[in-house]
Amino acid sequence: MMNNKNICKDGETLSEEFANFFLRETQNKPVFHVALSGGSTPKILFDLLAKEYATKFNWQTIHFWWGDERCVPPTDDESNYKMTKELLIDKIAIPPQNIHRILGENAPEKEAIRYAKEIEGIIPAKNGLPRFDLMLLGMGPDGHTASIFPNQIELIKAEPICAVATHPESGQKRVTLTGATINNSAEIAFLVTGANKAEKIQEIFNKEGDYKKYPAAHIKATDGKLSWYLDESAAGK
Ligand SMILES: O=C1O[C@H](COP(=O)(O)O)[C@@H](O)[C@H](O)[C@H]1O
Repeated sequence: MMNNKNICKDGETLSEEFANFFLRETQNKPVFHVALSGGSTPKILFDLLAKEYATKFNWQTIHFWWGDERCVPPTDDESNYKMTKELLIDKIAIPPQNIHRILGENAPEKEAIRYAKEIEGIIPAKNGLPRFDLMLLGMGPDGHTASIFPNQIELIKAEPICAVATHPESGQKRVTLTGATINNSAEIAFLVTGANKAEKIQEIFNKEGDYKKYPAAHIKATDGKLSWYLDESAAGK
């Protein structure tokens, strides 16, 4: 299916470009399910959405989900939900029932099952799997995406909707959507910034080196559209 590459000057212009795309996608849709990413990259985007797009979106129709979460309470600084709440959720008129967070405080295995049931109960399926309207992804300097790390590449092909992953260095448990679920989305958008991602980006785009070991290289919209938003530093090689 279609792949798009957008190279933007910096994180600010990249966020603006993506925000406009996100706005267009949500317009005239009675319900829109978006899975958000965590980490550092979406912070500029969330801040921008809260400050300049708060009244442009019809938040009543938008449901926030997460592609992955660290297994920590929602008050922990490591929590992807906490970051989103502080930068975005608390500043826009989105109904509380539209927020579907991964309960990082729960036992990881049980939470992976519970979250999968919540997704299945609400998001319409296609190809036997839930189909998110939009899947927002980041990529770590090691080529991981969501919480699918190079040492657990099998989670790309795993069939259950959610899985438990372990951070390769810290040993922190994570709950993540699997590659099968991510790839079934109608739209997938990678937001990648920073020179420390440039080497992996170059290998993935040119299909060179160890690219097959990087989970991000295995994200392909099976029946939808994949877009990459890169800043000039990430695209530098
Ligand atoms: O751990 C995570 O990392 C990835 C990439 O994060 P970034 O800080 O390099 O932007 C992120 O997409 C994921 O949601 C997060 O939990």
